[in-house]
Amino acid sequence: MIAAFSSKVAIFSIWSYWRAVSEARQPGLFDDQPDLSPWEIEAANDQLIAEVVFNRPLDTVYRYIVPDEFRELIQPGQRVRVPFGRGNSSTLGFCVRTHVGGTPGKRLKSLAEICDREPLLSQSMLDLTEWIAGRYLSGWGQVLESVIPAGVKRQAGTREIVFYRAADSLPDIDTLKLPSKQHAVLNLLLQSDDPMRVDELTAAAGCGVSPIDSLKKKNFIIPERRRVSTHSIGGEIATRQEDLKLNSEQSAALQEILKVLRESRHETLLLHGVTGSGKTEVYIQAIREVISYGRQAIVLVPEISLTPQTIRRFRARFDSVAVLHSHLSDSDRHWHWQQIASGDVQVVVGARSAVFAPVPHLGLIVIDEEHETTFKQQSVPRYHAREVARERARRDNIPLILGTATPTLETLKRTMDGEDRRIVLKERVEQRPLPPVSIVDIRNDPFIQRRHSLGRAMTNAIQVALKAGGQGILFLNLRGYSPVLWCGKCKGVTCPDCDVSLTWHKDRSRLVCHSCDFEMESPERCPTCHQPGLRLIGTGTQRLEAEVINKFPAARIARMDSDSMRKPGSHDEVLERFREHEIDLLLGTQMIAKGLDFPNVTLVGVIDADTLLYQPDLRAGERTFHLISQVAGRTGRGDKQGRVLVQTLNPDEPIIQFAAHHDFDGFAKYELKQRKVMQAPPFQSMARVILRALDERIVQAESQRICQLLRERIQAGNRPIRVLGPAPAPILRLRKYFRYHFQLTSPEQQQIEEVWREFVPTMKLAAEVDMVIDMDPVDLR
Ligand SMILES: Nc1ncnc2c1ncn2[C@@H]1O[C@H](COP(=O)(O)OP(=O)(O)OP(=O)(O)O)[C@@H](O)[C@H]1O
Ligand SMILES: [Zn+2]
Repeated sequence: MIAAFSSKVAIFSIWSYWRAVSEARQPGLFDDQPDLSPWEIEAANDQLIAEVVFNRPLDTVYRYIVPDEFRELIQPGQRVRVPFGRGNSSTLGFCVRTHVGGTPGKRLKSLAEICDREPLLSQSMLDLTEWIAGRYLSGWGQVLESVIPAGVKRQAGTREIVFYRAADSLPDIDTLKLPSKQHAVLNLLLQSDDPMRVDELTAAAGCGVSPIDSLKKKNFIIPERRRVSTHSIGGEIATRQEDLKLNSEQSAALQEILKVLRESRHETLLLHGVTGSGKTEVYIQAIREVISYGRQAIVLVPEISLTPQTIRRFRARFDSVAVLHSHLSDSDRHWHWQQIASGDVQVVVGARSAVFAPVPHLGLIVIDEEHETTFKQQSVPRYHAREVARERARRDNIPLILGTATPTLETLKRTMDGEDRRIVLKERVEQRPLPPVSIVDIRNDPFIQRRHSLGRAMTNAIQVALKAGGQGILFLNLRGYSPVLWCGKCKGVTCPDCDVSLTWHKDRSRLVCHSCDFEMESPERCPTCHQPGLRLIGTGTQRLEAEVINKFPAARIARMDSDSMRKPGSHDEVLERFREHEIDLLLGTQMIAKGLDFPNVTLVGVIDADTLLYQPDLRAGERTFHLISQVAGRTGRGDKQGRVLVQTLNPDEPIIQFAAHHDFDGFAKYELKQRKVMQAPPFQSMARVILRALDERIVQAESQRICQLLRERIQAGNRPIRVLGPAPAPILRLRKYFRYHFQLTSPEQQQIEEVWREFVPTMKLAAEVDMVIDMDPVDLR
């Protein structure tokens, strides 16, 4: 039995903490001061300078003089307030470095305040954020702003409390002739090693607050304001489990990892194990070793896998596990951050941003389901947690483990080039076979022709599975009832703000745009041509649910997609009911495709293998392969044999064939060949630049101009970079903005980085246009 955390109260002293304001603000400090006397030069040489970055897309590090009263307080990693720009407006920034010696002749402005008593992150994390800013072409300050949780900056979940201590050098207490209650209070404080709170004092002395007040007035006791945590998580109690006995493949993999660990060096190890091969058990036992060294481990998982099941799996094995997921309140997040930084946490399990967890002695990083695209952040800074983890592990001389049944081609290629090492688990645990996968050609299926979603073979297979007491998972990657409302004349009804067709949500009787928040009631007539006779085309999970209920009235059915799982905890609740076999058929989107480990699932049905395949995206084939392999992997995980049916209109499509034969290597060879011809990742580095404006002509002209200038610069510098585009983005209009994009590819990522840095300050972007650059983009829409 273990509590995840001790309920220790974190105490932070408050004095001199918040806003130490300098009186010495000096206006007009950028004025030229040409003739300097020797003493001015000497004074400049003595100055302490703080280097400050701001939450802006700028590279520049600004320098400020640190006034004498802050000399002892300033530390890199603290936030500071400084006058910025022409108007000297008071601006929050991060101090990233300090050094002694100003530049004689260039008068600098002075720092106005230090906002944090302690640095918000360690020197090594500060260095890592600098690396991220470089690698992902964003401002250092932007990275810092994003990496440090809001709750940590605000010290959420803490409050100020007054503590008392006895004054120094008091005469003997008995000579003071105090009233008995005051005597009791003072005596308590003299006996106590630590200052005490008012409530503690009154309880212990059996008095009210007035004796405390009187003692304070006489200066016999001294108040001290301190910041204390208001947190009180007991931590979930998990039943302790012993580590499993590894099979031979697992042990061999573990030994490889331990070897790197014991040699205290960095290596990235791809743990490429088929679904159900027991990768998690290998991580757990590697972490066990790390903990025995007094070090900590970080385990990154996709957000969707942060279910109580996963968490319990770790809590059952380790004494103190911190879980960082996106639903944490600011104060919980702050509290966890403190616990982690204090070294009290052995294992941090979390989604993407947990890669920044401030563990003091990191021993290992694991990324589970390495192929998941959610490890890439889709807003500035657009980092990929895998690359950040690799860099962090490299700097700390520790291994990084990437676990997956379907590695990304980027990761695979690194192992082929000898940069990373691949460790393969070919077999499922207990020699369970991988399930047989049947590709079902639905082109002439009589049910499909009658607009059903379940073809004849699928319907039969469900019947058979249910009859034998098995459970089924039906996967369809489209939520809503129907993705298209069709007008014979104008085609699909689209969102007024986006070039996206509206999806009919029957449960709410609304048409919804899946790209923005737009919703409307379903029109009787086409909004464009006003003709009646609109038709619903295509199937989403709601329509599939209706059909399943209709065809299998006796079965217990649950639908799992982001619409049905809005309530916090509902996802876990449904999974728990499925585990308990209170649900026979679970249908849903990718939410059900991944990571689930339910032994009684004997049938997996992929309702439509084609939806993803024909997306205008370089990785459409790869994603289709991943999804089919992952969802197929959910069956045959217990004693019962499982089977998988994949409905498709393209039964000969190689990607689908490879997935059906569990042939990752065949898939990889086929796909890599095409990528090579396309000069695409993983053979080349890619950056995508997106420009947007409300006026299409402006954004079009501006992207042409920018591309032209950039091409000229690339040519002048003789750099091996290709520029593809500009072109309208696949979704031209999104949230009212017209979007154009272009891509830069190069065999050397560094080249793109360098040219972009040179280019941006020179390009003079039109004010109406926004621009972002996405290094290693995973979303090309
Ligand atoms: N050595 C072992 N002996 C018996 N059972 C094991 C062993 N190792 C793992 N298992 C069990 O096998 C099941 C599958 O393991 P796990 O979920 O770790 O596989 P995985 O490789 O991560 O699968 P996936 O990639 O499909 O998520 C789990 O229920 C786990 O407890
Ligand atoms: Zn929209």
